[in-house]
Amino acid sequence: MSNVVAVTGRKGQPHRKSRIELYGEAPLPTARGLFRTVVFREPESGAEHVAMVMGDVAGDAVPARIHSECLTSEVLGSLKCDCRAQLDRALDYIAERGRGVLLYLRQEGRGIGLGNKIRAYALQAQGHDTYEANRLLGFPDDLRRYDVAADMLRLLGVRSVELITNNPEKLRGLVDAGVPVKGRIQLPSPANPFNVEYLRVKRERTGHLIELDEDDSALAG
Ligand SMILES: Nc1nc2c(ncn2[C@@H]2O[C@H](COP(=O)(O)OP(=O)(O)OP(=O)(O)O)[C@@H](O)[C@H]2O)c(=O)[nH]1
Ligand SMILES: [Zn+2]
Repeated sequence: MSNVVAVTGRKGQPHRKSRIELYGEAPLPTARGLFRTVVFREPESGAEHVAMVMGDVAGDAVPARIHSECLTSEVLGSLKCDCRAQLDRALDYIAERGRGVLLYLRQEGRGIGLGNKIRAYALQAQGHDTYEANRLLGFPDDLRRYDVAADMLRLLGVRSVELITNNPEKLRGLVDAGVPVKGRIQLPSPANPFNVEYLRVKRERTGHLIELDEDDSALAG
């Protein structure tokens, strides 16, 4: 099966032709119920992104999570961030309602890749915060793009979303890429002693709408 669309880049940026291909899909039974998993491929780079779909998402105000890969927390159990908890809670939210889509984008480390994220962690261990560490490595704060996510949503028939996020920049990025956002669904970000600084910096430096319960930082794991 193949379904290819051509799109233009984000508003305000030079015209950029990109292509994303719906490459394969299958039912996927999970602990939360039956999802449809859909794999998209960027033909030029070979990057593969995944959609987890539940119910009928061809329509408006679809609960949607655009999630960026974080191997360290999601697979290896790292406590340095809140990604795993957000992934779990977004899937819970969709499963409880029986309708929604989670896009799992392979934009590890806010787009700098796994090896560079680990180099950034080494700098953080010397006292730099998450954004300073990126800059010391020669990267901007955040390299993620949302045009691919917008293509994936369009190919799934999603016309508008209720976006599950705390990141206002992600919301703007999606709107710029042409997807109407009807509302925002807040995600709790459970704090622990290893991620509380990371959460505080996200809130203070990039305006993430995180309700940080300072008492949580006393809780290990
Ligand atoms: N470069 C870098 N990336 C990180 C770091 N910690 C987590 N990440 C990556 O950050 C991405 C998640 O982004 P966040 O800024 O935590 O959250 P968000 O997705 O923008 O916002 P939400 O939608 O509210 O979850 C994942 O790809 C993680 O791998 C870090 O210290 N440095
Ligand atoms: Zn993470």
